[in-house]
Amino acid sequence: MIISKKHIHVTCAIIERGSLVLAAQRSATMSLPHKWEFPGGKIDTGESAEECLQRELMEELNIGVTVSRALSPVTHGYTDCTVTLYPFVCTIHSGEIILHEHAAVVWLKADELPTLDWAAADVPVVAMYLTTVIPD
Ligand SMILES: Nc1nc2c([nH]c(=O)n2[C@@H]2O[C@H](COP(=O)(O)OP(=O)(O)OP(=O)(O)O)[C@@H](O)[C@H]2O)c(=O)[nH]1
Repeated sequence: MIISKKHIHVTCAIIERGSLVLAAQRSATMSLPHKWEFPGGKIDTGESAEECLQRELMEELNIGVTVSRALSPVTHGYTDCTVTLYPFVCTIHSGEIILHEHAAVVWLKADELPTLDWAAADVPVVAMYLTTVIPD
């Protein structure tokens, strides 16, 4: 019998502040513990990707964002599921960051992003993002 892996669709926010970019570390109790990611989450039924992004960022970090552009979706096959990430480049327009789920956040220069231990699905997202930013 062939059992197909679950395929989930996940938005994520590449949040810029000047020349810095926010990365978030998953907590010990989340799946992919301690890995770094761009905050976001699963798209609910009937919800647009941008609605999902706003909902997840408010739930996870207490912030509202303005989307400046979307990057191409990236699909990655984990052992137990397949994830398609829908990345949006954003800036914060409201709220102060409060960590409701993540262990930590850091603001890094774009060229420092590859030094983190990213969730595997994010590695090509980071690489793609870096091709779109002008170095300092
Ligand atoms: N938010 C987010 N999720 C990501 C990224 N990269 C990546 O592989 N994922 C995976 O996408 C899935 C959805 O994330 P989520 O934040 O909604 O997960 P969740 O808490 O609802 O469920 P969970 O119990 O599986 O962690 C997770 O399995 C997460 O590991 C990313 O950059 N951002």
